[in-house]
Parts: sequence; structure tokens; C-alpha cells
Amino acid sequence: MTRVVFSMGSNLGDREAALTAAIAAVDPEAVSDVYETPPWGGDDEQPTYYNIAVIANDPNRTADDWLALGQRLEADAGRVRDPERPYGPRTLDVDLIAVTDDDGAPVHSDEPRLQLPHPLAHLRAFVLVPWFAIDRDAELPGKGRVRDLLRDESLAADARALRRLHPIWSEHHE
Ligand SMILES: Nc1ncnc2c1ncn2[C@@H]1O[C@H](COP(=O)(O)OP(=O)(O)OP(=O)(O)O)[C@@H](O)[C@H]1O
Ligand SMILES: Nc1nc2c(c(=O)[nH]1)N=C(CO)CN2
Repeated sequence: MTRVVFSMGSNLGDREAALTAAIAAVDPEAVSDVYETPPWGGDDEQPTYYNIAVIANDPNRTADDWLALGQRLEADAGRVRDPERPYGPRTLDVDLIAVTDDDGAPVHSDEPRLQLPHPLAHLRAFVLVPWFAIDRDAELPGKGRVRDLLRDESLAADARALRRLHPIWSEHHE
């Protein structure tokens, strides 16, 4: 079985519809509430994001399969990349944060096309806060427990700027 933790975000178009379609496609085990988050990364001239964390399990999917699925979902949402704006607005962003293999061991990958665990996750409150909300024991391999990471002063300040809005997924979807 592979277990994947996704961070999904949207700040263009119908943010909630883009996220809902992506959640449905990964057949989730757990989905956080939606958080409204200020743009992270320095490109501030863009709308706020809706961010969620999603956990999925599939015995037949490898980390590469999850990456390919995420990229297909981004394309389906009409995502266009602007090379001038690496942290610019997007209809849908699907990032793999951490993947665990059959034995519960973290998958590590260093290739540019797939870096695992996600190399910036420990700096992003919009990733860690929703993840912690659906898994109190969450651990970012190599960085420690999410619970502890969130005690860092600058992350804690960013975390206070997130606004938890409402659930986006419920049992009746399953
Ligand atoms: N863990 C990962 N999850 C998703 N994409 C990844 C991952 N590691 C590497 N990539 C690669 O990153 C490339 C750029 O992805 P994208 O344009 O979505 O980046 P971004 O979301 O803007 O930035 P960031 O990766 O900092 O969140 C993709 O082509 C993908 O192959
Ligand atoms: N709040 C927020 N900021 C971001 C996000 C995101 O999902 N949420 N994604 C980015 C590129 O991965 C860059 N900045």
C-alpha cells in the first residue's frame, strides 16, 4: 500500500470546485477543512488561496503514479504555467508532501521531477496546518513531527494568518 499526503491549493476561478474535483479523483481517506491563506513566497499581487490537505491510500499506486495523477488533475483544471511567476496564481496546484510505502517507510526521491518529502513543506503553514488537522501524529520525514514544527515562531505567525473556513468533503461523497 502507498499512502500519500497531498497539499492542494487554488486561487483562480472557482477555487472550491477545482478542489472538490481533485479530491474526488484521489478517493481520499481524510480531507481537511478548507483554509483561506495569504499568498506564500513573495508574489503578493494575487488572490488569496484555498488550501487543503488530503490523505489517500492505494495499494496499486506508486509515488510516480500519484505525481502523474496530480499533474493530470492540474491540467484538467486548466492550469497554465507562467514562467515569469514561479509562485504565481493557479487554478489548481497538487503537491505530494510525503509518501509512505508498503512497510510504512517514507519514500525518498531527489529527482527534480519528484522530490520527496516535499523540500519546502516544513516552511509552509498552508501545508502543515491542514495536515495536522487531519493527522495529529503527522511526521515530515527528516524534519520531525508537524506538531513540533508548528511551534517555530515564524511558522506560528503564518499559521495565525490562515483562516479555517468550512468542510469541503463529507462521508456522503464516498
Ligand atoms: N513532491 C512534489 N510534488 C509535486 N510536484 C513535484 C514534487 N517534486 C517535484 N515536483 C515537480 O515540480 C515541478 C513544478 O511543479 P509546480 O509548477 O506545481 O511547482 P509549484 O507548485 O509552483 O512550486 P512548489 O513545488 O514550490 O510548490 C513539476 O513539474 C513536478 O514534476
Ligand atoms: N497560500 C499559498 N501560497 C502559495 C501556494 C499555496 O498553495 N498557498 N502555492 C504556491 C506554489 O506551490 C506558492 N504560494
